[in-house]
Amino acid sequence: MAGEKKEVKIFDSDDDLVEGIAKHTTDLSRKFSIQRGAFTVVLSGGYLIEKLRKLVEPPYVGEVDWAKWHIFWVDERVVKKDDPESNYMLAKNGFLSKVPIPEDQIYAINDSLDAEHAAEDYESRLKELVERGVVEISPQTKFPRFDLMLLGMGHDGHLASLFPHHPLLSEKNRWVTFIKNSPKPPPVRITFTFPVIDASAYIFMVVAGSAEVDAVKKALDNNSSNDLLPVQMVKLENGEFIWFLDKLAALKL
Ligand SMILES: O=C(O)[C@H](O)[C@@H](O)[C@H](O)[C@H](O)COP(=O)(O)O
Repeated sequence: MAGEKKEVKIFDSDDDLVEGIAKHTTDLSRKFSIQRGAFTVVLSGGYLIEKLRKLVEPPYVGEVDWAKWHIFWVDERVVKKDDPESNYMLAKNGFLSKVPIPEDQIYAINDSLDAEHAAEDYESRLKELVERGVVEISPQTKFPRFDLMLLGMGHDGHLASLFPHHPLLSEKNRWVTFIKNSPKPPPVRITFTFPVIDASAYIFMVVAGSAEVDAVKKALDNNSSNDLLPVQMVKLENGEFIWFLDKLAALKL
């Protein structure tokens, strides 16, 4: 079935939200590990990582076949891997160090390159993984199709490092590109482009607390506007976009 399925899940408490993310991620891990012998998971930075805290605890931690996981970043700051600003470091400390995913299935950016070359390098490594059959390819668009993107959204409606009104919003060819003037610091980053995000099988968009309440309202309002938030520009070709919200983030819905 082609097209996009949208769903909004609202949880009463932070613990319920975190439990919901753990449960649904475990279900998808099982599905893809069995179906294709691999589970490709794309992470953002931000507080998303902290919301994975129940996935690394029983019962979920024991139900997941971690050897099948392959980890990617939807965006990364161009800093050294041990820099406190690194999304890799954030994920390593908060999530990856707690589960037995093989080291060579964790695809951090090459932190010895500048932004332009780091983006090119990441794209060519993705191409190799497509050739090896680890990452699927969209039969329609020929962009890589990741099994699950676990993402956060900024209060300005950005996702990945795709910010409002930025020229990168209209990138149609590259898989991975770079930005040197990100309005959210640090300014230099690499990011997946919309065609890659749009090819995903599943996106879980995790938003908690009140900081993004207006962006959540705008994103989920049916009134179409000419001034779309980046998150509203996602158009999954054949996938499910599921919002995981707590009560505070959903307050204005
Ligand atoms: O490198 C980054 O800054 C992130 O990957 C970014 O895309 C993040 O996911 C959103 O900005 C939400 O961030 P918060 O969770 O901090 O609101």
